[in-house]
Amino acid sequence: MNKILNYKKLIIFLSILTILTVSFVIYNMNNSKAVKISYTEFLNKVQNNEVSTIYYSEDEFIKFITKDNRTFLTENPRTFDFKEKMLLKGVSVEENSSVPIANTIAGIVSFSIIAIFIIMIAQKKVKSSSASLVSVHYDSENATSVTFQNIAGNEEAKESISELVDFIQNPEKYSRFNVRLPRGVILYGPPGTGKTLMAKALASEAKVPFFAVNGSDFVQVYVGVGAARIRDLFKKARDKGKAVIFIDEIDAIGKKRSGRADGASDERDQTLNALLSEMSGFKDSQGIIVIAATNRLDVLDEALLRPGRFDRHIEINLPDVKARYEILKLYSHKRPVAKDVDLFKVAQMTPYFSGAKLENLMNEAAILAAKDNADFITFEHIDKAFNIVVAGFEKKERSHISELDKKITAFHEAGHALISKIIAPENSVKKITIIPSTKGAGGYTLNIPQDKMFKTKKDLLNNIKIALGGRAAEEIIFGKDNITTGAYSDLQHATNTLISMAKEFGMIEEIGLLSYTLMESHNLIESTTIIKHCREIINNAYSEVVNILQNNFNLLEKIALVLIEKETIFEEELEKIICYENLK
Ligand SMILES: Nc1ncnc2c1ncn2[C@@H]1O[C@H](COP(=O)(O)OP(=O)(O)OP(=O)(O)O)[C@@H](O)[C@H]1O
Ligand SMILES: [Zn+2]
Repeated sequence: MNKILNYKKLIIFLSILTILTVSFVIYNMNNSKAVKISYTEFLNKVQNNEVSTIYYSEDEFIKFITKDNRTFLTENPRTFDFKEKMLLKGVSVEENSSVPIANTIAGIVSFSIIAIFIIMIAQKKVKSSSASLVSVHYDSENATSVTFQNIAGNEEAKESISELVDFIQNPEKYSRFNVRLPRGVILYGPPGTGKTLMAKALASEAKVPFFAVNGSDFVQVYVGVGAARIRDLFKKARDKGKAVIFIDEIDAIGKKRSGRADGASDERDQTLNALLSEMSGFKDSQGIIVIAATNRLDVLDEALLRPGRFDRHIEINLPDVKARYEILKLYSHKRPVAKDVDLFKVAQMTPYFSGAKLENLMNEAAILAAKDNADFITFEHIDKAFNIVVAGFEKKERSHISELDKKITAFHEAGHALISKIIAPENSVKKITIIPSTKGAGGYTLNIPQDKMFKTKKDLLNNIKIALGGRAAEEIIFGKDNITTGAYSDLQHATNTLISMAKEFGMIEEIGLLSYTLMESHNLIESTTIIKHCREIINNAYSEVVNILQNNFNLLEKIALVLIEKETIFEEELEKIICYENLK
């Protein structure tokens, strides 16, 4: 490498300098051996023919050597004919030798030496720091004891990740069928929900080394260092054969590119490119899986999400009450918890707690019990710990969501679900939850339409109505003045569907069969008509939805109440609730 070459050059240069310095010192020592004599004594010696050579210079003293090889110094008379006189006396005169040159050399040498030392020290520093810069520190664990059993809740995510165990262990099995194996998985979701835990569990169940790094480790002041670190990391992983590489906070390097050409984004681009090329570089049969974690999927550069890179995106969400119960059980397992502690009650007390917070809660409770010298952790300890943990939370934490917000979300989601069940019973409502998602929604209803190639006009209108169900429920329960911003994305979705119906699908009679998207490209559009008819349709749909919900008020309320209690309802339970009450 260049650096090594430079280092060699430096050593050669230094050796030359040392030689020069040594000669200079010897010379100076010679000089210092010279005996000073007066000018008259000097003239006597010249007179007596004892002087052989004079080293003439402009210095204060001139040096001369006698025939018996002794060196003397004497005052410089600085007369213009000095040289001529000496020559006439048969003394040889060497001009401008020694002293001034020696001085110059001394200057250069000492300056160079100081400079070289500074360079050397700097070089050493750069060398040692660049070695540590390029080599990334990672937590390498030979996949300790964490298994999928240590992770509660997030069943779908667990299932999806555990599939990868076989990919890692038996890649040949898949490559025989020419399967393109997943190389990268992005786990996204709120902090403390067990993303790191999932990656660790994958490594340990697949029995391969685990390399954990943080995205911010790659963001460096020096351009190119981040990229070099990425290559170093992958090299280390490849050296181990199979491996799981875990990159936490991938957004530090994988954020959408800003398009600005500043230094910082340059560096990030280089790092990102290095990561992408390393990922496309390894073979399917290699058995290396890269898992990245982020709190937000939407900020990541599309290049990262493309097939062959991080093409599996798995949401890891906050645990619902059942998962919280499981997590609490997990962290009570090795602790003496009093028999009468109802962990399910604790789970109900802790909506919007992440796994990490629940773990913290049990830990605090254990500390309190230990301080009390108690035999067991009691409910009182847990309750006290709860206050400690909650009081420590910042306002922006979701754990602080008020009962009112929870109620609004419950009715909103119940509205979506109920409309879906009533007007589109062929759809399946897989899950309703009021646990806020990372995408900013207060909760969501997972409504899966029938799988078919074409959608009818009725299907699309139904989708619009289902989207309006949330807002309609809010209005019915809390009044026109208390509707919330929670319907933001629902309205976007409904509007989008309507625009497509009008402009592309020719599904709105008054607007006709023209493709308005095409017309637009020819500057041939008159949008007021489209807006007028779209508004009419959405207003009518909304009235219809409000009507349906009012007619099924009991059912709406029932679903919302169950949601407030359980936070997440799955399909079967929803069916049960609907069966009990009669649809109108
Ligand atoms: N589902 C869970 N089951 C059991 N323990 C959990 C769970 N989720 C979180 N924990 C606990 O919380 C701790 C922190 O979780 P982890 O570091 O995996 O979260 P993360 O999602 O990676 O967080 P971050 O986004 O802050 O990196 C874990 O070590 C574990 O003790
Ligand atoms: Zn909604």
